[in-house]
Amino acid sequence: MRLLAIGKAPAKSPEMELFARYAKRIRPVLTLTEFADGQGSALEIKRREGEAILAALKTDEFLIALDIDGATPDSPGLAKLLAGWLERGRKQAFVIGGAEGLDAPVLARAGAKLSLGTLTWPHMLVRSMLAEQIYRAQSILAGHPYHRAGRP
Ligand SMILES: C[S@@+](CC[C@H](N)C(=O)[O-])C[C@H]1O[C@@H](n2cnc3c(N)ncnc32)[C@H](O)[C@@H]1O
Repeated sequence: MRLLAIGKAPAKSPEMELFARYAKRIRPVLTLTEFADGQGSALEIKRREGEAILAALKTDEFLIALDIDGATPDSPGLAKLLAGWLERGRKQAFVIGGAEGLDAPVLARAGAKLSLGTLTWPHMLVRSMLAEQIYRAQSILAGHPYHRAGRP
């Protein structure tokens, strides 16, 4: 399972340390492939970043785009989605855009779009939020008590 993400974060940054905390708990481990921020106008940035993402994708990878307009499952719902994607037997690749968002061809290539709500989050934070939710989903599927379904 891997994560394709726009932007290069220093390994020792708080964002990367938080991402690593959750990514290493995921099985198989969630690996990160970073892409440099695109240059030029907003349209050029999106196009260049999109081309780099599409060039890095393998044909057998099932792409899940992090997109504000995507599906908004709760955590048990995400667990079911993950289980369903796994059953298809294809390797999963998640993608997070940069400041300008994901280009249309990347969204068109995606087999699923996942939203973390209607708020716009900084892309460096979305990495950790996604990794935590994948770990939470795997804990739910494994019956591990990490996820507490009860509410006060
Ligand atoms: C700063 S946001 C880009 C905002 C851009 N104007 C747009 O509309 O997509 C950077 C990336 O973080 C991810 N992202 C930010 N907020 C999100 C959310 N609520 N749900 C899912 N992904 C989100 C998306 O992959 C997005 O491309």
